[in-house]
Amino acid sequence: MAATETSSSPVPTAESLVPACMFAPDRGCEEDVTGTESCEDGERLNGEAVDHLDFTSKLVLVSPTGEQFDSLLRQLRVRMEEGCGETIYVLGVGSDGGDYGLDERDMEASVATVQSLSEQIDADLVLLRERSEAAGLVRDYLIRRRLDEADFLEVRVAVVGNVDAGKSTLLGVLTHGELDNGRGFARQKLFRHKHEMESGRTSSVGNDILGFDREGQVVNKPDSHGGSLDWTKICEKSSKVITFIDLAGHEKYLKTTVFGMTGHLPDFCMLMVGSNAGIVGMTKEHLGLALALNVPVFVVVTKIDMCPANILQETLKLLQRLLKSPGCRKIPVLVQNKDDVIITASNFSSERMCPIFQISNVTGENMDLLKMFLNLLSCRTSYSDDQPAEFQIDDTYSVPGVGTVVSGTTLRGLIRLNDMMLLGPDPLGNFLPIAVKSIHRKRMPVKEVRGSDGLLRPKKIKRSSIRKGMVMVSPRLSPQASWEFEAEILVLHHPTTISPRYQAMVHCGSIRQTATILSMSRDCLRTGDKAAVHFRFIKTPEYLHADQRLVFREGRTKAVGTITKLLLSAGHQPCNAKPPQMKMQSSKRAPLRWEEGSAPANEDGAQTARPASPHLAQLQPKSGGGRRRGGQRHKGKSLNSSTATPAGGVGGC
Ligand SMILES: Nc1nc2c(ncn2[C@@H]2O[C@H](COP(=O)(O)OP(=O)(O)OP(=O)(O)O)[C@@H](O)[C@H]2O)c(=O)[nH]1
Repeated sequence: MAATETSSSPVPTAESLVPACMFAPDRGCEEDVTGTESCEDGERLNGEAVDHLDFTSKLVLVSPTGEQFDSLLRQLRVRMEEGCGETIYVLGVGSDGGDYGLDERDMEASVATVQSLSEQIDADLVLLRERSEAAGLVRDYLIRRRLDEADFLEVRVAVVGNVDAGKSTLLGVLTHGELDNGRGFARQKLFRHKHEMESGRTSSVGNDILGFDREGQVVNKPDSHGGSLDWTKICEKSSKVITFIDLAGHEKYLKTTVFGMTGHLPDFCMLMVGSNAGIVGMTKEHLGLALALNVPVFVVVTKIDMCPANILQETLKLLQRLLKSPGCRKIPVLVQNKDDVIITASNFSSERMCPIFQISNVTGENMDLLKMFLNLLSCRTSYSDDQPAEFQIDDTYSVPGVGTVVSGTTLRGLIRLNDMMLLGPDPLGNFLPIAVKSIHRKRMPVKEVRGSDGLLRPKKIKRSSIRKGMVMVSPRLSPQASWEFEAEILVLHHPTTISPRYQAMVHCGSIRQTATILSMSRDCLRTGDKAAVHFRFIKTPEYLHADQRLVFREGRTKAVGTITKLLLSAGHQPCNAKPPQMKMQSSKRAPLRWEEGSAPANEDGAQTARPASPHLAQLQPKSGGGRRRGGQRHKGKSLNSSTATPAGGVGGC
């Protein structure tokens, strides 16, 4: 049973949730998945369709006619599309009476039908669980699209939570398959900087991957010398890869954490809470950020091995209260067994459900449930190759013998080798035509990339003319840059009042730039106020979309909102009258070596740098720790062979 003990709202139970995702997904007549059945009044009473195929019957798969099989196939295709290449099928449960279960013969026949359906769409069928109900057996199957050897389904999970919640430790345990010792053993494999090793604190955005094969087994196998992971091998063996975006828990790195959440486009957010510490520090801040960006959240309560039972109960109680509060409006569901995992995973995209796991990184308790859940999460965005391509840049690199490389995420469409794209906007709002000379996905050289983070090598361009927040887009989009835009914002916190000319940092995708409020629909704004606000960037124009979510913050001031209107004004000068700031990074930094099949390491002067591959982890730039052009000290940037760990990403602040 997935119900929480203290929940006052009706928490979904195993029986009430599973059938909902079965053959009668909650579709009205307007959404006729079969495409053939008409939907005239009365014709679908009790799930009875026009061709007399009752999708909600538990016997629907036992012996379908050819026509019915086609209807089932069409329905499965729609569900696979909705699940971005996978779906969970339940056999033996229907809405027709509730006496769940099939006898052995009917079950065998149903399985054979689902197998044929899966073959038709080139998908694998994996049994997740079997249970006995009043009238016989009920089985849950995972149907997942079969992809080429080099391809896999990908889900991005942002990992947030207060300092010491056990974020890096959990990722170390999950990706390296070795339990922690409670004194920081597992996280050592993930740290990217000497200062992180010394302080035990994550300061930058890291990427770690966890691969699952067709059977749902973890494929990560660290090599025996040094314990590093071979991303290429993992990706080759995986049918699904979870990319973790490991974020910093300390308040002083909040800017980087916000950038990780907005710029790395997570599908889901894993909020970690130390059971002994409870809801402290940045926990609420990070939860609020995920909610503001509409990213579904699941919670992992760690350290249950060392937490007294009464403290654990108190933490769970507070957590549930927080999740159910008017600001969150979530339905907390404690995950205690495999049934709960399947129910929560198949209903998670609803965004309202919030599964809670209780784990120990030291004893490994409940780790199997968390892994199973991760394997069942489906990507939230479907990508169409026909859409014009859009790639959002979140970092830049200089690679000797190769040139400038950019990392980022393909938001839309498909990017192929040698595609001509438009890179921009530059400080004048212009976009430069540029060809893509190489593509890497998860450190693997590939010929095309879609819906994934990747590295692109644009042809012949100086690194200094590219900055985070720029995009590479298809010329079909005729991109335009905006100095100014309007947004509907909600002020989450401000100590006094916000009025025109107020300046704060706007985070929007990988854009991170100070903007000034030019005007707003109210005289002034206080905590809790909503308003239409007219913003203007202070340094450069940016490439924006209407409907994009944004976070507006400065110190403890926080506002969230949605862009409603772009005011195109290319050619305007920055309003701070300073010359446009093209160079986001010092050009004095030492170049790093590019190796085939590996990603280059960033060495961002303004942000904390870290190597992006095991090979690069051993490289040492000449300029690490030196004084930057602006006189700022280069904090913790040295990529020391003894300190660097195999992970990639962008920096801290
Ligand atoms: N006993 C016990 N200790 C744990 C567990 N998980 C993590 N730890 C310990 O808690 C400490 C902090 O863990 P980290 O993984 O560094 O925490 P973090 O959330 O990544 O912290 P930041 O990187 O600073 O945000 C380490 O010493 C871990 O060994 C657990 O489940 N049980």
